[in-house]
Amino acid sequence: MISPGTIAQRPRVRHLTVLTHKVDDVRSLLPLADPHDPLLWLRQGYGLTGFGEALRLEFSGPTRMRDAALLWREVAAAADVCDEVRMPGTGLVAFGTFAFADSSSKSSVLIVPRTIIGRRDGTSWVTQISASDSETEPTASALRSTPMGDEYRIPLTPGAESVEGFQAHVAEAVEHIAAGDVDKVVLSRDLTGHLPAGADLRRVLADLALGYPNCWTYAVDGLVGSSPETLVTVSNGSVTARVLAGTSSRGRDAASDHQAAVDLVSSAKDQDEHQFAVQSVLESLKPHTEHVITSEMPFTLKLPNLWHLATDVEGTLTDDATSLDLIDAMHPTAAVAGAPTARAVALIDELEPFDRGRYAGPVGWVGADGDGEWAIALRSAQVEPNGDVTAYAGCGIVAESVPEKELAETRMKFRPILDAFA
Ligand SMILES: C=C(O[C@H]1C=CC=C(C(=O)O)[C@@H]1O)C(=O)O
Repeated sequence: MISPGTIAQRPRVRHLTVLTHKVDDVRSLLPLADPHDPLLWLRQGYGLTGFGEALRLEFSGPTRMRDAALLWREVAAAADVCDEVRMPGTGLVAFGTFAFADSSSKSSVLIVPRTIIGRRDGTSWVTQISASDSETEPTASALRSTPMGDEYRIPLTPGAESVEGFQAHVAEAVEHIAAGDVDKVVLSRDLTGHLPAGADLRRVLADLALGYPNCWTYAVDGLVGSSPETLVTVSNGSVTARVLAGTSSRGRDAASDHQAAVDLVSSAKDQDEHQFAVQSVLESLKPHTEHVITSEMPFTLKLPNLWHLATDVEGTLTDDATSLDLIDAMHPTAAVAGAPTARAVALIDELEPFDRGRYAGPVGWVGADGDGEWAIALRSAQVEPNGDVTAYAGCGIVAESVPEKELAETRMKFRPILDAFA
């Protein structure tokens, strides 16, 4: 059992040797991923896949992200990196996934794979990473895809939270908001299922990547999903984020679809819900950035399953914060917790009958210089080594929220995962 507030496993910082070299266009990263324990970060055909573990660092408790940021600096400083490509995602990289709650029993991890294959802007590369006591895999075998395993479909059914329980908790949350305890709280529910032994997780990832090409398709330590929400990217001193909050269904035809988007932009309820999320991101970035600009008005982001209200944020770093420092500063935003943060988190703890695990926590990657790309782990499912699957979806609850509508919204948000698994 990992005790809260500690770095669960603090190895002496291993000296990693890292070699990145260019290869011919790999075209598709997904078939190269590990079928059973994939490491993947993919959007519009570009991204990273990794296999093996040169280093695994686990964290827990309230300081899990700060601890990760500190330890990663040490790991990066001790690494010997030879990188002939020098692009975002080349050289030393760790994939990461962090638990939502300070009290979560689920560990947060940074995994440095033994081999990473990357593709960005038409360039492909292989990175091989070895600790002093391990062998590297030959490049040719890393670039060989294995055939896709058998097809499977599994039912996902309500887990610890029933649909009635969810609606009752939404009604309770609205009462708390009316009483002035909190302005907004994000409540979620869970679905559970079980995968057959030996299931090839690339099938799920392929469905997610094909169905939601503009989202981040990710797989880290059994957490798989397709997130539309960029928590933060850091690249050469530039910081970006995409804040999402406020949702509506897609219309059945072009006219009703357009109307759904217009109604979403003009909905005071959704605009309120959205502004809490934007403000929380701006507040947490303030100490680390300058020249921060946002889209003037929230815009409508069209996904295959729904519309979201979206705001893009861009700024310039003013200190030496890494992407891990920034996720520590930003998590949890009001898009996944609520506002004010501490009271919303306490209410989630009181009303949700489960540990969120890594759902709604940061998922992404960090490089040796601290640059990285992190999404919020939405539209996700955690696959355990024994095949148990738990998926989550939630909604921002504000004063005007209606339980039946919020339930319908969770159904829309479960769609990517349901289509991929069930
Ligand atoms: C909490 C989730 O979505 C968040 C992100 C976008 C829109 C949201 C909303 O409209 O409630 C949520 O804030 C989820 O997908 O589980």
